[in-house]
Amino acid sequence: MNAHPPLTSIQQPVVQVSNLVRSFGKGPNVLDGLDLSIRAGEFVALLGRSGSGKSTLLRTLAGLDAAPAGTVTVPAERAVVFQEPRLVPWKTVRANVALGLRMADAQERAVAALTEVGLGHRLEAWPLTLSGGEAQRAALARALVREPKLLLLDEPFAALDALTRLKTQKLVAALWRAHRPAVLLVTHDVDEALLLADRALVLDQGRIALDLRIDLERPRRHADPGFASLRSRLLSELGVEEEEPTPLTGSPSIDQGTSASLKTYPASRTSQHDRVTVAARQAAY
Ligand SMILES: Nc1ncnc2c1ncn2[C@@H]1O[C@H](COP(=O)(O)OP(=O)(O)OP(=O)(O)O)[C@@H](O)[C@H]1O
Repeated sequence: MNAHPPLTSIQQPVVQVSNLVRSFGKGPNVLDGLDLSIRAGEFVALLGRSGSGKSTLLRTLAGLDAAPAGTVTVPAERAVVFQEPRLVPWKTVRANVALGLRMADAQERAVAALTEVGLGHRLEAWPLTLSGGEAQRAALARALVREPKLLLLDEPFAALDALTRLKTQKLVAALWRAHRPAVLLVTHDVDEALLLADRALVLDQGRIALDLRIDLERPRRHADPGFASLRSRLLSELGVEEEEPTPLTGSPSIDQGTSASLKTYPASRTSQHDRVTVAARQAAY
C-alpha cells in the first residue's frame, strides 16, 4: 500500500503558466513574464482593463495563439466558448454538438448535453432559428460534450440581453457544479466574476496583479460585508469608480454562495488604469 496517497484531483494543477511573454509586431509585451496556476475544478474569473491581454491569455491556453515564449502546460481535454456561439449554420444543432466527436455514441452524447442545457426540444433546429441565448446554450453543450478538464469562456454572456444573461450565468454555475471542470472566464463584469467564480484575477501590465480567493459558502449579495469588501478591492484595482448603491442593491435574486477571504497580492497599480464607470445594472445582483 502506498504510504503517501496521491493528492486528490481537486488539488492538482491543470494549468501551469510560467514566464509567459507575448507581443504583437514591434509593440510592447502584452503578456510580460506572466505566471499562473489553475487547479482542477477551480472557477477562475479573469478581469482587467480593455486591451490588458485577457483574450490573448485565453487564446494561448486554448492553443489558438502563436507558440508562446515561456512555459504553458494545459490539458488536451479543453474547450472554448466565445462571445459569439460560432455554430456551423448548415448543420443542425445536434450535428453541431456532435461535430468532431469520434466515439460510437457521439449522437447520444450530443442529445444528452443539449438536454442538459435545456435544448432537448431543438435538436434538429438550424442554428439561425435559435435565439441568442439558445445559441449560446448550444455552444455550451458543444463544449461540455467533450468532457473538458479546462473550460475557457471568453465573455460568453456579453452579447446577451440582461435577463438571458442572468439565466445563462445560472446555467453555467449549475454545469460547473455538476461536471466540475476547471474554468477560466474572461469578463469585464466584476459582479459576474463574484457571482460565478471561486477565484478572481486582475491582469495588469502583462501579469496577474491581483489574485483573490472567493468563499463559495457565503451569500453573494452587496449587503454582505465580505462581498462588498471584495467587490471594492476588485473595482479599485481596475480603476473603476464605484457608484452609489441603487434600490436594487442586495437583491437576493441569485443566491448561491458568497464572498470573500483575501489572499496576499502585490500592491495596487490603480493609478495606471483607465477610469470607467460601473454600470448601475451591476447592482441587480
Ligand atoms: N492579432 C493581433 N495583432 C495585433 N495586436 C493584437 C492582436 N491580438 C491582440 N492584439 C493587441 O494586444 C493587446 C491585448 O489584446 P486582448 O484582446 O488580449 O485584450 P483584452 O484584455 O482581451 O481586451 P478587451 O477586454 O478589450 O477584449 C491589445 O493592445 C490588442 O490590440
